[in-house]
Amino acid sequence: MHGFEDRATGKEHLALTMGEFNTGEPVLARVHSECLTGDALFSMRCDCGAQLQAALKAIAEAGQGVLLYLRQEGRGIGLLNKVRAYHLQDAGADTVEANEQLGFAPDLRTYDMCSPMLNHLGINKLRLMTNNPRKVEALRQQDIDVVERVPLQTGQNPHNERYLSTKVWKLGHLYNNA
Ligand SMILES: Nc1nc2c(ncn2[C@@H]2O[C@H](COP(=O)(O)OP(=O)(O)OP(=O)(O)O)[C@@H](O)[C@H]2O)c(=O)[nH]1
Ligand SMILES: [Zn+2]
Repeated sequence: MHGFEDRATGKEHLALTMGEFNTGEPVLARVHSECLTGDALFSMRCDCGAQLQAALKAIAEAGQGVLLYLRQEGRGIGLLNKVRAYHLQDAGADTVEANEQLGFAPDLRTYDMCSPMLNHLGINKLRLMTNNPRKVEALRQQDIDVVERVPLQTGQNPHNERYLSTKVWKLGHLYNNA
């Protein structure tokens, strides 16, 4: 486990690694945004906890890989604002509309911290587990070589149906059966 301090934001990010990394070989990777409710409290409103588990399992099975755990709770709006957004969603808004009603853009995340974190670990090529093409693009713009996007479709349940379809229709996520 490696800890990083993001001087721009004061946030503390984490990297969990397994195995050795050889220069030039792609590494199975998950760039995961913090979701306290999904990752730690088993919330069924989203798919984060299931994705985190599935990614760690895939890395364990491969015997090699990296998880970057980024402290960008609530797509960057923070935990308490996410709770406010949940109240608006309970009153009918979708995830994007709820953010907008609170005065935020739909997704405030940045991925600037990934390049220094990966450089420190000696990793320069990724097989990235994600359904989010904007995440792939953001990493590529920092000269991180994402050689493959590995879909990470898991954790669907009756409570997150609308959340998942909003990701597909409004945020551009790639999902086969939404
Ligand atoms: N603002 C807001 N953030 C949410 C909501 N539900 C989950 N999140 C946050 O969304 C982030 C995860 O983003 P997602 O859009 O689910 O997935 P992604 O990281 O873009 O894409 P994947 O790599 O495919 O998981 C985490 O930081 C969660 O805390 C919500 O209703 N509102
Ligand atoms: Zn979540």
